Amino acid sequence: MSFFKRLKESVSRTTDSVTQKFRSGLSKTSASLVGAMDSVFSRNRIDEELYEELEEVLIGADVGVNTTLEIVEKLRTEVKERKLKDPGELKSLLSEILVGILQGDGEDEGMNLKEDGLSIILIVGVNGVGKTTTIGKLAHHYKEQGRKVVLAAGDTFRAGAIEQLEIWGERVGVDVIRHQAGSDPAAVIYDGIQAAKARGADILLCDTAGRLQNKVNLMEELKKVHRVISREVPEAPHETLLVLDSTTGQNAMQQAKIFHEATRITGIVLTKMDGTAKGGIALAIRQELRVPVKWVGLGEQMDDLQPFDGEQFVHALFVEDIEQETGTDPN
Ligand SMILES: Nc1nc2c(ncn2[C@@H]2O[C@H](COP(=O)(O)OP(=O)(O)OP(=O)(O)O)[C@@H](O)[C@H]2O)c(=O)[nH]1
Repeated sequence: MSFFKRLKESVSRTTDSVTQKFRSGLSKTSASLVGAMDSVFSRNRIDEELYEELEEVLIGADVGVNTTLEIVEKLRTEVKERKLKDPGELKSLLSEILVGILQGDGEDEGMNLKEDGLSIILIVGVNGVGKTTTIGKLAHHYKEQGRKVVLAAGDTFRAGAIEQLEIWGERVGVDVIRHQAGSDPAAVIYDGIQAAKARGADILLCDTAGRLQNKVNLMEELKKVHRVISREVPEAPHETLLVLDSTTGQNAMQQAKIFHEATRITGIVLTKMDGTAKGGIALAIRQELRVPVKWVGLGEQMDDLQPFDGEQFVHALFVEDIEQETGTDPN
């Protein structure tokens, strides 16, 4: 059975609305990537020029140079082993390789939250990447699941950030613990933990400031917040999610490296995937940082945050070809 067929069957086991969200959210990347790949895979034979053209397409989609070279190397090896001759067969093989990269070893993919008792999620990232919106969306997601959620406004550097979080709190219908602008973020987080415990919350989402201009301060602040959290709740934070704006491409990679040095990141949230044709950044992040992408932002609305799924992602990119090969109606 071809990989496309298996992928189609696997994706069809999830709900249509999720598949639809991935498809429409990733339509810009899909349109540009698939168009460019069609020219690669409609070449007459599998040769050096084909591989070079494919490298250009992948790098152009922000897959990153190292990850692109690894992908193309894997493709070469598989082509030899499977003795493929027809360039038309490469798309299914390529999608198989991409799913393999996105799934990694598969061990750390989901959110590591407790069944009972308070789970703490620390959210880090620079200003403007969609941090506050992501916290609002996550709060909505978990509230929909029937969990009690509290937010802690730990980005005390800007008054605007606190107010924005309060607006999201009202919109979603969850409590927000805040102090005045300029106060100690660790003190806000401490109060957030006490409030979450007193109110019997399941999940505390902690916002933090993200000023990269001063790396030493950033590290110190994050370390202090971390200390307070793990002192108050053993094994916490259960997740430290780094929010990255996918439209900023390799800049996002740089940010990821700096935050990774400052604190242990357990997952990535890639926002604004709907606004970019360069969604290949998800592959670069997974491969080069060895940190799983756990969520993707596919729009501005409350329910436009989806748990990341490598198969859904690749399916959304190649859906037209999958339908053609498996011979069924996309809907
Ligand atoms: N299209 C789209 N827009 C998004 C997404 N996530 C966030 N945004 C928008 O990005 C802008 C910035 O988001 P914020 O949540 O304010 O960013 P922030 O990182 O909290 O920034 P500060 O509050 O300034 O620190 C807002 O206009 C959001 O609506 C997404 O997944 N898709």
